[in-house]
Amino acid sequence: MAKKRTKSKSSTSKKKISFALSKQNKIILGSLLIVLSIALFFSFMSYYFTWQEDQSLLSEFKDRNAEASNLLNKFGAAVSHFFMYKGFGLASFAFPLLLAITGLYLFLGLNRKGLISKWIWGILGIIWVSIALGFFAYEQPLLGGSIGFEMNDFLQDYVGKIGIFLILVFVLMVILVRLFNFTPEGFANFFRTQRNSIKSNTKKKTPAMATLAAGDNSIELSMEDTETEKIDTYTHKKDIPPVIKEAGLDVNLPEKEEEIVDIGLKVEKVVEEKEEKDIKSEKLVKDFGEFDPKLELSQYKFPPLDLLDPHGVSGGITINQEELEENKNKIVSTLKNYKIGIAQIKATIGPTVTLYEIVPEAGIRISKIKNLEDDIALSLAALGIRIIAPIPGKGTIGIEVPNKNATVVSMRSVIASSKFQKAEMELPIAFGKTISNETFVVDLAKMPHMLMAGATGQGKSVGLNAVITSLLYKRHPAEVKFILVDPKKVELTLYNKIERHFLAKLPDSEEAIITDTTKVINTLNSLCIEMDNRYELLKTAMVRNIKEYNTKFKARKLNPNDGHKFLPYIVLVIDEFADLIMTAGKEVETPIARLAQLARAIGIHLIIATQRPSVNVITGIIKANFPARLAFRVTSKIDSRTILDAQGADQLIGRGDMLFTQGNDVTRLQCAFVDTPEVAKITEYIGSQRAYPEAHLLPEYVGEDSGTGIDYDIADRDAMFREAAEVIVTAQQGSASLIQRKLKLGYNRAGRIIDQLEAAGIVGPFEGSKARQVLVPDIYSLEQLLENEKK
Ligand SMILES: Nc1ncnc2c1ncn2[C@@H]1O[C@H](COP(=O)(O)OP(=O)(O)OP(=O)(O)O)[C@@H](O)[C@H]1O
Repeated sequence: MAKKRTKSKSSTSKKKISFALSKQNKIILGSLLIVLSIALFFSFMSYYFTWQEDQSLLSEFKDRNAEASNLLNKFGAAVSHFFMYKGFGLASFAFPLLLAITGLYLFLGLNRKGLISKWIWGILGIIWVSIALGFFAYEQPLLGGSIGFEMNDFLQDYVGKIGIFLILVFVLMVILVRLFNFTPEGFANFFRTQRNSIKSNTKKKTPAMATLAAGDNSIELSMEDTETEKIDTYTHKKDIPPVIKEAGLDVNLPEKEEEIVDIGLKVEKVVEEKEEKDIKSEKLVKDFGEFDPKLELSQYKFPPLDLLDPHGVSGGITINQEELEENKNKIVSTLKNYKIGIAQIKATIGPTVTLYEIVPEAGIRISKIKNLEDDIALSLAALGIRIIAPIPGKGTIGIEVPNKNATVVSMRSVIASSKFQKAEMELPIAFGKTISNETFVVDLAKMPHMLMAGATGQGKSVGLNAVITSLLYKRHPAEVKFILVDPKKVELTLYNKIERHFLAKLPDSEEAIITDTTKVINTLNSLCIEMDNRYELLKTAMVRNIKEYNTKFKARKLNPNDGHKFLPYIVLVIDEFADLIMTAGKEVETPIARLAQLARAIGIHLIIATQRPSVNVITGIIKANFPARLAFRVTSKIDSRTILDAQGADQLIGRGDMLFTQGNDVTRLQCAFVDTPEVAKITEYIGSQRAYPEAHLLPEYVGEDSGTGIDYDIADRDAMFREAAEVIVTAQQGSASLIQRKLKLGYNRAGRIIDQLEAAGIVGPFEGSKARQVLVPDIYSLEQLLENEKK
């Protein structure tokens, strides 16, 4: 049957093809139209200069001796007369344009989808222009042509001059709105951005270098400015991994070749099949264009920059010369007190901290300076001093001193930076700025997972918002989906508005933002299923990662009937991970570790944030799989070591001051600041646009906790079963946490006992966040029930 069906399908498609033009014919017809359009254009142009001379000739068209002045002679004169005089006047120039476009489409074999609408809009435009010219240039009938003139006359008889004017304005509005997506806000925004760009161009840049004299020793202190390309400073060197541009090679070739070797004799057949497939997909691409995942929401507009607040920062950072001089003198004199001479000192000013780079005199031991950290901090009377001795890759020692007046790094400034705008990354994240005031952009897809820690109030939530905002500004809803876990229930709720654009959820859940531990476990397990499914798809597509897979899918080389589909990136964000580990332990840890180990190739990325970076929260297995770590200020050196494997996070100054590492280097950054109202505006903007019918659905996962139908053998019951049953019946409250508390059991064991109680008919089924119903009214009934069971 199936075969028959495919046969008949292919025969109909063949029939269809026979009606279509062959490639050669398309090229011929395309060239003809292009030549014709050029001929028309020149005829029309020259008509305006020669129409008077040629007018008498029109009746003598057949006379071979008569010669017209039009550049295309009699043909030009006649055709132009028809179009320009009898037709639409000046608007007729649109005809050669439309013909040329059609010719190009045919010539280049482009997808002809948009062509009809171009013609419809073109003809509407022609009619509008000719009537408008007939109306405004009544005295010059040649401009509007006979049709414009007559139609204008006709309309005037019925609706008068004002009526025509209003009709023209209305049709113009229709054209602007439908064709150019004109909106009053867009119009206002356009002018606002124009004004801003003019303003920013006129702003002067701060001087790049300054040299300070320092008393007798005349120590040179040079200051790097915002604009200088400071590449070699220890961690601020341009250490963002370069984007490896994929060469335009067919990535599948090596695999295909391997396959050919494996199957020996079938080589030729496979090659033939492959060619056939390639030809098919090429044909599909030619007919329908590449698959466009954004098509469903093709009208989607990315949030504009105006939604972000500049936070009062007009441009670069302000340099306080006095402060610099003072700090430098203090550093020099403190070191002098300990008999450490300095050969050179240099300062690099960042938004919140200034880095003083010292070159000590020959023969000074570096560890000596390192040990003076507290003394220098004391002499500068400042928090957050960090000494980097030596700066990796440089022969200097760095002392980071916080600025008295920190500059806020607005999200707006980092999003607007050309580094972010031009970033050719899969999932670009603009974290903020480095010490040398350079925008810091990294690719989440390359990280591939990130751990974030910081004591309360140090900027973690702002950091998470900065990550999500970066992606919202750069990616279409078809390309990335978020799974948000927010046990605190307040931090991420704003993103509810973009549920149907950007969020993913379990099929049966109402809320897309997960606040409940059980749901987190189910979601993580469902993500593991998604991961396995995706690996299966990658395997059948014979590609190594999601990027190759999607490229192949877009090139129509993968058949959706075989289960292939465009795969969006999935970013799982967990705020307050400590809370989850405390309540669910291994049940959360195991799937997270699995995802972290395996999910990089298939586009699932995890971002985990925690207030308490202690070893029982960030366990070895989790740490090993999260190479990218981000630390805001933490309370102790131990916490800093746990998160970064280095100290320093305890010496940060808070308010978005952070250390980022992706392996060896630790970079000090100032996190971009995005406030809640800004996030609200962005989500509102996205949320008000047309969305998918529902959130992206994850595969279904039936959690163990749903419990129904689990038949526990009496002999397999937990040793604490009876006690637990008594606790539940006495309290008349069927919750696992009650058993946990009263009997001092772990979450998992309590959960298992609840399942056993359900199987025994003592409590009712799982009811989400509510406690289960207790089906036994008192202890006496319970004893009877258990006795009966034994019989
Ligand atoms: N990058 C930043 N620039 C300037 N100020 C910041 C920055 N990040 C945070 N702040 C300030 O610190 C405050 C607290 O930040 P945030 O809410 O992100 O802390 P948190 O670590 O998430 O705290 P909690 O864990 O209690 O939720 C913010 O309201 C803001 O005033």
